[in-house]
Amino acid sequence: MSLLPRGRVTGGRWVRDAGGMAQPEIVDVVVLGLGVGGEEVAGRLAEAGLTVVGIERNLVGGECPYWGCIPSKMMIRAANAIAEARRVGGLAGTAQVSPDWATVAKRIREEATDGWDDRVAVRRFTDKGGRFVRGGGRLDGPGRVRVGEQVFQARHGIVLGTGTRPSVPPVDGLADTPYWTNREAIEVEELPGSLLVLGGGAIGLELAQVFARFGVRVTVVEALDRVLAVEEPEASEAAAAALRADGVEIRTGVKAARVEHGTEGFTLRGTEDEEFTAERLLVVTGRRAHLDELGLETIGVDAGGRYLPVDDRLRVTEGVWAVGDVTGEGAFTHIAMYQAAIIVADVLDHLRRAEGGADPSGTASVVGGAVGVASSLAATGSSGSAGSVPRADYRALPRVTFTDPEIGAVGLTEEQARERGINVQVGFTQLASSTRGWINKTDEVGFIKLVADADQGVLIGATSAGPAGGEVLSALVVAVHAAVPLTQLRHMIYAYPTFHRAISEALGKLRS
Ligand SMILES: Cc1cc2nc3c(=O)[nH]c(=O)nc-3n(C[C@H](O)[C@H](O)[C@H](O)COP(=O)(O)OP(=O)(O)OC[C@H]3O[C@@H](n4cnc5c(N)ncnc54)[C@H](O)[C@@H]3O)c2cc1C
Ligand SMILES: NC(=O)c1ccc[n+]([C@@H]2O[C@H](COP(=O)([O-])OP(=O)(O)OC[C@H]3O[C@@H](n4cnc5c(N)ncnc54)[C@H](O)[C@@H]3O)[C@@H](O)[C@H]2O)c1
Repeated sequence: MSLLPRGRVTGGRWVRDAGGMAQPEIVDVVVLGLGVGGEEVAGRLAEAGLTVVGIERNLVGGECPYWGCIPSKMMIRAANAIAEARRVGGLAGTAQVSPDWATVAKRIREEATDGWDDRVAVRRFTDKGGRFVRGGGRLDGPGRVRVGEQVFQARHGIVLGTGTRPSVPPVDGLADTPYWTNREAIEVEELPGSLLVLGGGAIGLELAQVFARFGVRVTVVEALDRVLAVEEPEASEAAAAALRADGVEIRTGVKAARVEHGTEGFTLRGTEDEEFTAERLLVVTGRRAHLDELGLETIGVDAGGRYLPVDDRLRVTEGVWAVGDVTGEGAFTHIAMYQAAIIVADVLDHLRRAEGGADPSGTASVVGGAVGVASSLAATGSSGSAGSVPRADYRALPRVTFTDPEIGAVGLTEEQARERGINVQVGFTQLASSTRGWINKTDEVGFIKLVADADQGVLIGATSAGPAGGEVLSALVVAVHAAVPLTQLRHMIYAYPTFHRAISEALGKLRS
């Protein structure tokens, strides 16, 4: 047998003849992109006994463990320890703090990312029975995915979990400069003396506070008239006040016009002739999916949008699902995980129906497991009826910006609720006026803001800012998710003296 591929050279390009066409390998499911969402879907379907090919061009696990949630929260933990030590002054005597970034950089390398090596994550997937392929893949017609020369034909579905990349604004000169994205900021071993942060959203604020607490002179430049503009105005004020207290300069309403880079560092000019200079520039102005690379046209799906539109079972089209950031339903790890659970249930349900209830793998125990996963998910689905696949419901979508104070939020903001014509009531209280806030006696700020639907008598949104704002949020998420009647919330017992007891105070202040 010849080892040479069959074909010929035409016009300088190798062309395979018909007999040499790469034969697609038939598998059950192909998952393209093994970030948080893709890895979860691929692993669980493999555990259920399906033949699953997982394709990843970079690191298995995606942005969250290597350049996102985990290392950034490790940085925040370190920065908060510094801030807490500095608070000893007014509370417990004296403490001297000598911040040292080397400790953080080492922890990120050794404990969080294994030096940006994903061998453990790959094994986590293959140990579940999945087959791992390293490379950039794309759709290649209905049911087909190509990775270089390899082609896979998926019998039961394709899942797209290709995530997002930083969205870099078209500011004159910017593209030619060595600006940082979140990746360089997370990987940094030696801190710069000064840092310009373009974008006052979640990433910008979290990292700005971290670097400021380690002694970097930080300026945040935001185009809108407030930072953290997707949340309540009170949340923006609290975050801005906290960052300013850490020495961060915050400039809002600045439209970046031009960026230059020279031996002295970066100069950013605004359209109103504002000028900002710093050694480094971090661009964190949002994220975008790169749909044009996925071969969507080969399955008749429009690749022109910002995200991949999906239905409430995360289906893009027949036999194709999408999970995580690429769906545009909220760029959070918990959304990717939530969606992954729905997809697993739907793929298994789909497969069971396609095969008329027959055993998909020929192993009764595996089918039992698969059906078990599907039905237990159905049982936990808030809006799915018993026995059906749960449907995605983002009403009670929680988010936490891990600044200090943490800004936790769930559901609608007051403005969003009013725009929807809801008969809105709002209740607000400052944490400082609560017993626990007073005892805490620090420079931290915090509050609880509740947004209620007066006609339905339930909470539809809430913000919890404070030292444990993200944890206090959990009670409010349950209230919004389960539509707990306000009368019941008012007659609950709130432990004394906790931060969450301020929820009871805010409930008492609900007014139209
Ligand atoms: C600095 C930062 C901090 C964050 N902090 C938090 C936080 O505290 N809490 C939170 O909930 N969320 C946080 N996030 C968001 C979180 O990281 C994302 O929501 C999450 O990673 C989304 O997972 P995903 O699977 O959708 O996509 P990703 O994690 O982006 O993974 C997609 C994967 O697909 C791969 N891929 C893309 N195209 C192809 C292709 N053609 N072929 C093969 N592979 C491909 C990519 O290489 C990547 O590994 C943070 C993000 C950042 C940047
Ligand atoms: N704690 C968390 O859960 C967490 C932390 C970090 C990131 N994330 C996720 O990652 C996503 C991306 O984060 P992000 O901070 O990049 O995006 P973002 O959308 O949260 O914020 C981007 C900010 O940049 C501003 N901006 C856009 N163009 C600009 C320009 N030309 N000049 C100045 N400002 C400009 C926007 O107005 C916005 O305030 C978030 O939406 C969030 O879902 C989550």
